Amino acid sequence: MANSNTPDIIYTKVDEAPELASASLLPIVKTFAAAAGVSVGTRDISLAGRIIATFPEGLSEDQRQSDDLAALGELVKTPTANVIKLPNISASVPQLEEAVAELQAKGYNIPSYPADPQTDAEKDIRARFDAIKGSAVNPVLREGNSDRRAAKAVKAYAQSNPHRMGKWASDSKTHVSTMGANDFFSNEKSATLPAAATARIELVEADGTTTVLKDGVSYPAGTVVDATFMSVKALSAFLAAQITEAKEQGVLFSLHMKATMMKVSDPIIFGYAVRAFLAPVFDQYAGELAAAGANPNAGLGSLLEAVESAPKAAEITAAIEAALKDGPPMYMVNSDKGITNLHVPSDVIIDASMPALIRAGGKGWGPDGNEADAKCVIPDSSYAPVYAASIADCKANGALDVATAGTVQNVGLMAQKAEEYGSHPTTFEAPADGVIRMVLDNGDVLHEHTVEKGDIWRSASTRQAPIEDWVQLAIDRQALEGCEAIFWLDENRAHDAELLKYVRPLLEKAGVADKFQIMTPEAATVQSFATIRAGKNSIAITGNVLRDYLTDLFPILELGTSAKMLSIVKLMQGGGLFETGAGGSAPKHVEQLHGENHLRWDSLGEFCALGESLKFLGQTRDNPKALVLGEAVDAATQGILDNDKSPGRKVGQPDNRDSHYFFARYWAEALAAQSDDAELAAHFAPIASALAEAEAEITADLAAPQGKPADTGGYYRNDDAKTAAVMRPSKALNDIIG
Ligand SMILES: NC(=O)C1=CN([C@@H]2O[C@H](COP(=O)(O)OP(=O)(O)OC[C@H]3O[C@@H](n4cnc5c(N)ncnc54)[C@H](OP(=O)(O)O)[C@@H]3O)[C@@H](O)[C@H]2O)C=CC1
Ligand SMILES: O=C(O)CCC(=O)C(=O)O
Ligand SMILES: [Mg+2]
Repeated sequence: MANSNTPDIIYTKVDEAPELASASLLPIVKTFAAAAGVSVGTRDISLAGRIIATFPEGLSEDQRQSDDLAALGELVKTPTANVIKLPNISASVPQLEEAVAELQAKGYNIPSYPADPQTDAEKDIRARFDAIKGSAVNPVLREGNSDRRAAKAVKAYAQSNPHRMGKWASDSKTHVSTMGANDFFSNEKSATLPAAATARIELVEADGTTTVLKDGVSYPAGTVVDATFMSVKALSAFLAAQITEAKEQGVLFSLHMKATMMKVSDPIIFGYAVRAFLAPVFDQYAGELAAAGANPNAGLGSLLEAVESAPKAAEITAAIEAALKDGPPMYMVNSDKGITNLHVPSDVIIDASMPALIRAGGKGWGPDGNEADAKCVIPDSSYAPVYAASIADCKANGALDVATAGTVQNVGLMAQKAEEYGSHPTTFEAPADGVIRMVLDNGDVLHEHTVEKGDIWRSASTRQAPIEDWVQLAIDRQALEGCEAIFWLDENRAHDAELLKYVRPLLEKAGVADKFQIMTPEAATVQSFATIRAGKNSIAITGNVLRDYLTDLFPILELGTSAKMLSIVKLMQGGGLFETGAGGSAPKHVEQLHGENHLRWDSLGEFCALGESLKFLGQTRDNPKALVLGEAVDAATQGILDNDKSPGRKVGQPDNRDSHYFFARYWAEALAAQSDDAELAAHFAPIASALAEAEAEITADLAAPQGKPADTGGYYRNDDAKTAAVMRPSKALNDIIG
């Protein structure tokens, strides 16, 4: 709950590149905000922090920490919430294991992740880890729907300073392959509950044996409840065919999944791809692999590690290498290090990976270190057509012209664990052949599917209030922008048809039905590309997964990166959650900082979020000083763009730290120059001059350490003092900031 100890603004402590950036930016933010009486505090939602909070029993008093995520989860349900949320790790199993190992090495008595829990104690530990895994933070904090777009200044900057785009050849062999049958899309059933209900999910076998998979799932009246499944026989056949076809076509084999956000279903699908690629190895060494604890769902990297300790290690490793050689060339994460697409389930994440490939002209990196065309395997056909249509558009019309293209904004349905965010506890691998059914407490069977053992069954739900809030947000945004607005909904898809039963009457009631179009995702992709190629704008009004996909796809094409996006979550209870950018936590950037002390993370998303957060504070708490601070942030952000002060990509170029120096300086200058608050102007005038006068000294201080390795004392759990030393190397700057 919000109380007197809750800071005015919460700035989240996260992981990887954004957390390193915070070590430099946050002291500036705190100092500037304090001048206006605004307190800025942190709450730890990092992977390491969440692990520590979950396993206090083995820890000493000073090692323990509070469950900040749970506290924030309560705070976002209050009208005073004002949270700046940076991207955090949604952990795959390998990331979770690495984080645990690092904490153990640092003296934290945390249990290891039980891959195959047997005892009750192990099962309890595993259940607690499962709650940390994957998208465990965003669904808790996102108590509102999503409004993501490029701020006008950011879009204008991209148009006048277009980033490099790969060329698209009309005869490019790059293409999307998807199942189209026996998948989540084609098996979906959906219904809207007329009254509140509680459901039981059970498997009924042919002989009547009934296994309850989940009991007591409760829904308020008006909830849209979906159920669907993917046949793993069909999946395996599909994957095997794609591997053969990629080899015949001479293109890279690539698999694009969201194993983090779809944390139960997608690692399983990923595991089937690993099995398919290594089919001869799994045929010959099934027993040995099982005995070694090899888990294909955790990726090829983890499998290779497990095999190392097997009795026939050399023989199996050789067989794996032979299978890899015999297959098509694989799309690589790092060809220098031999890290393939299938090594770690969280390395290639579809929202970022597909747009990057499209931006590059349909090219991926092959094992030989060269760019090549690729087969993009996206097993489920729900949203694969969006990428297929994007690729078709680029083949026909060439790469997007960044200088003239309009923009696609997004209004995404996301609140209260809407749609896929709510599917984590209701996804199962069928334990046997039979019928999986959802039975309501009144005895009605809501949905049922005939499944085979291993089939991946899942249910997602979407509540009425979030749907209504989402439609209203779309109406408000369209009224403000006055541009094309499309609901990306497919009448012929079960879930979308249920949503449309809400959408159409709400639009009619508001008298704005003529301002909106309703199109399948594929048709909407085609139209949106045509719209932006003509220099006009469009608002994509979508469900949760398309929100995720489109807010990387269009920004990465239009702006070069989704890091520059404004990402606002208008919380349903009146508070504000301001996310920074739309991208991830950029592990590659950490590697570069550790290797050569250059951080290319662009904090533009943080600047945009900070401005919004301060202005929101000003408006909701009647705090004119916060409003002045927020408007000055916008001016500083504009200054960063106008003067080209964003970080360079290469060592030796000004980096994230330099951009923060200029941000502080432009912010102070804007505060000194404004006339709404004389006290603030007087306070910041000397700071602005001091920052300007010390430019040569500060930029020299910031440049000096670059080129050498940097030690932050950890990866998942940095040492604060070491990180501060790396990220704040300018005494002159630190003295002014204080
Ligand atoms: N909201 C959230 O909390 C989100 C969290 N994630 C998590 O982040 C992790 C990595 O995700 P992944 O999808 O691989 O994406 P990355 O974070 O690796 O981003 C992909 C690429 O985008 C570019 N990029 C992203 N952000 C910035 C930035 N601020 N400045 C400059 N460039 C940027 C970088 O390109 P280049 O290398 O070319 O510079 C980067 O390598 C995962 O753990 C994932 O779960 C992902 C999405 C959202
Ligand atoms: O919640 C997650 O795991 C990732 C979310 C994400 O990628 C996004 O919101 O764009
Ligand atoms: Mg995303």
